[in-house]
Order: sequence, then structure tokens, then C-alpha cells
Amino acid sequence: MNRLIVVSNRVSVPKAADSKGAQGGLAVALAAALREHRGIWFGWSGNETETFTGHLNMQRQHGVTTATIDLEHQDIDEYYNGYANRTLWPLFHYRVDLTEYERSFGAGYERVNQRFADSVTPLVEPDDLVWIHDYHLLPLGKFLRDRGMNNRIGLFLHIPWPPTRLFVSLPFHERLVEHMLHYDVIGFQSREWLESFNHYVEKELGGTVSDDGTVEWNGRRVVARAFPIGIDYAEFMAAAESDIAKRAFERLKSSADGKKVIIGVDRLDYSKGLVERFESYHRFLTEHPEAAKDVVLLQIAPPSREDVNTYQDIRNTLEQSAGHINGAHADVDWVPIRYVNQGYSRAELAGFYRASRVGLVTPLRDGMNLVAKEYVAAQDPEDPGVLILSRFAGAALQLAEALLVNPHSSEEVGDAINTALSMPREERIRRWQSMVQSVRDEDVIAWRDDFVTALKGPPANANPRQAAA
Ligand SMILES: O=P(O)(O)OC[C@H]1O[C@H](O[C@H]2O[C@H](CO)[C@@H](O)[C@H](O)[C@H]2O)[C@H](O)[C@@H](O)[C@@H]1O
Ligand SMILES: O=c1ccn([C@@H]2O[C@H](COP(=O)(O)OP(=O)(O)O)[C@@H](O)[C@H]2O)c(=O)[nH]1
Repeated sequence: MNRLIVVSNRVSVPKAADSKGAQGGLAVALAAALREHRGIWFGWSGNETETFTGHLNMQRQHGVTTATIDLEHQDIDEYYNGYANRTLWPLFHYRVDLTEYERSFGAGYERVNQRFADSVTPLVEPDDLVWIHDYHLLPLGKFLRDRGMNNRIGLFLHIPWPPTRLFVSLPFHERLVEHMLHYDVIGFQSREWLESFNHYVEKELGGTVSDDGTVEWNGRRVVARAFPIGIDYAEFMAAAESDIAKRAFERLKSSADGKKVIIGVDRLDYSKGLVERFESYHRFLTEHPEAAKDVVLLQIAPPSREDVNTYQDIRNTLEQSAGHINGAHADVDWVPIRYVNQGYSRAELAGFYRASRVGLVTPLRDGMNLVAKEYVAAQDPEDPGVLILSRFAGAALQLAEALLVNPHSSEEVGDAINTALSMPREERIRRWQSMVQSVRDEDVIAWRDDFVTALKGPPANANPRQAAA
């Protein structure tokens, strides 16, 4: 079996499922993928060094070998906080208004991608499959080819790909995509993002896209496909059955004191639609006062990317909004929003999800959203809660039996909250059964196998017609 070399911005050494603190969806997904494959996970340690040395720190923990490098302050500033999180993240989430275009960011982004290429090249053996992740590393495949690497190299983008009309606002957009066309496989979370990418290649670069998903440009052939990511269902269910999860369930149930809990769990990110969510809840409280007193909203929102100004702004805005809503509606024995800025383990989250009648997942735009899938997985089959899900999350394509909403419409989301709270048990069970099947079957293992199979390419000697089928 080929070894797998995974490369991502951040290598968070996998934690046990019951460990404290938040882990992003990518970290959770990759730990599961690597545990079963021989290979190495390479990336940034998350640490800063005075001067870049390229020194590799190799470790083996929880069944995964990791190799990490430290980055200089300027690298972190221009590449991670700058181009990745001030330029690409907002633009790819359709927020041109928040997108910052600084030449130094682009230069730092390419410099760090070159450093990644220098550091990872000596780790790669001829038969290894190389799997690169996410918007931090879009040009890395080209820089590896420049170093003579002929291995199969794939990229999976965890976030949306924007429509061409937005994407062309990025200076040097052609250069970025031309670099990407040095991969063998490019994966997207959904058909929508795939179609936007293909549209760009055809309309702006003059490439062609065949019915089988092969993109051709300037003599290069790249397979571009949708590979929707899932949760590690088996691992999550084991965490959900732990004592930690049971204690978390009891803790939330007893503190809710008979009230129905609505739960939101999101990194504190403007893409998650938290301001709009609070506004929708405010509208629900105002328009349904009879239902309101029996409900409490628990919003868990661990801080994220705190060195980026837009993330500081959203934190301030949300604190004000929660204070305003609580001030307007609270009583001596009831506060409508419990707004918590700390992270919890997935085992604790599993208990909280199960204790909640409604899962409120309303990103304005989201590549997938694993929280929606975890909420479904954690429910009691005999008395499941209701998932309210933004139609603009990648997960909406698989979880069509959720109450799908437009997160920009506080009326629509407020009404959905009311509908969810009064939904009969039979309907809740019917919707849940359809959703849990997809969460269980389309899990992270299926996602990995699907991507790795595509990355391996057609079997040697396959005739091209069979390979395309
Ligand atoms: O590493 P951070 O800057 O702290 O951010 C955490 C991760 O956030 C993003 O997650 C995306 O991937 C998820 C799994 O595929 C997906 O469900 C979600 O919709 C995406 O937003 C980011 O893409 C990762 O690189 C970060 O590690
Ligand atoms: O306090 C928290 C908040 C979130 N998460 C995990 O972080 C991931 C978030 O993934 P998602 O795809 O929803 O969004 P992302 O943060 O990757 O954009 C999920 O697995 C959550 O269980 C966590 O472990 N603790």
C-alpha cells in the first residue's frame, strides 16, 4: 500500500476524544484518516521562531507520525493572519467587503509555501501519495513539481470556492489557479464549489472540462470532483457513550430546569452567522412570547484567529448583542442566551447536543459544517431533536431533512425555531432517521477512501474509456 503524506497548515497532534478544548474540523478529520494509514502529517507547529531554520520536529502520538516546522513572526503575520485569513478566507466565503489585498500578504504566502515545499520534499519517497489540504497551501503542488516531484499530488479544499465574478477581484487570480492546475486531483466539498471552479477555468483561463470531471489546460490534466467530508462516526459515537458525555448531558438538563435548549456550537467566526443568529432568536422571543419563556439558547463560541481584526470586531459585536437581548428579555429566574467563549471536548459536546431539542446551525457560508452532522449523530433515536440548518452550508446537500433556512432572514429563522420547538415526535423521528443514515454512511472514512482512490488514479493499463466510467 502506498504511504500517505498529508500536508496542512496546522498540525495539531491528535488528541483523545475526551480531551479538553476545541479542535477545528480539519484536525478532527485528519487524525482519523491518518490513524489507519502509514505515513506522515506535515505542517506548521503553530509555534513562532526568531529565524526560520527548517528544522523538522518528528513525533509519534496516538498512532500518527507528525513532522512540523516553526515559522517566523513575519511568516505568520503575512501568510496565516494575512493572505490566508484576511484575503482568501473572507473572499472564499463571499465577503468581498472584508477582504484585504496587500502585496506583502501575497509575497509572504508564496514564501511560506516555498518553505513548506523545501521542508516536505526530503520526506517524500517515489511511491508516496501526497495529499495537501486547504486554502493555506493552494500553490504548494506547483512548488513541489518545481523540485522535480513526480508523485501523485492531490488538493482538498475545505472551504467554498467563490463564483467567478467574486474571485476575479483577487489580484493575480490567474497565477493562483494556474499553480493549482499542477495537482492530479482537486477535491471540493460540494458540486456548487466545483462548478464555480470549473466555470473559472473555462471562462478565464480558456481550459476545458469534460463530462467525467477532467480539467484540461495548457497540456495538464486534473481530475476535479466533489468529495463531501463527514465526521468520524464510530469515534464520535464512542465519545457520546462515555461518562463525560453522560455527565455533560445531566449538567445541561438539570441547569435548563425543564426548559427546551437550543444549541449553537461554532468557532467565533463571522462566516458562522452568529450576529444574524442572535437577531433571529431575538425575533423569535419577540414574536412568540408564549413559547419564549420555555426556551434557552446555549451558544458555545470558542475564540478563533484572534490576531485578525475582523475576528476581534465580531467578538465585540456579539458580546453587545447577547447583552442587549438578555437585557431586553431576561427575568429574575431566566436568561434567554447563555453565551460561552470557551471550547469543550467532543465528548462533552455530544452530551450537550443530546440534551438540546434544537441544533441551530446557520452559517452565512460554510464549506461543510461538521457540527450539524455531530448534532444529528448525538440524538436519542426515540426522541430526537430538530436540526435547523443554513442552506448555504455544504452539509445542507446531505441533510435535506433538516429545517433548511436562509440565515440572512431573521423572520425565516425565527419561524423555524418556533416550528422546531413544536414539531411532533413522529416527524422528528422521520427526519432524523433519514439524516443519521447519511451521517453514518458518508463518514470521514468513506471520504478518505474516496479521495485516496481518486488520488491513486486509474489502475495501470486500464483502458481510458473504463477509467473514465
Ligand atoms: O486552523 P484554524 O484557523 O483555527 O481554523 C480551524 C479550521 O477551520 C476551517 O474548517 C473547514 O473545514 C471543515 C472540515 O472540512 C469544514 O466542515 C468547515 O466548513 C470548514 O470551514 C478551515 O478550513 C481549516 O483549515 C481550519 O483548520
Ligand atoms: O468547543 C468546541 C467547538 C467545536 N469543536 C469541534 O470543532 C469542529 C468544528 O468543525 P466545523 O466543520 O463545524 O467548523 P470549522 O470550525 O472547521 O469551520 C467540530 O468537530 C466540533 O466538534 C470542539 O471540539 N469544541
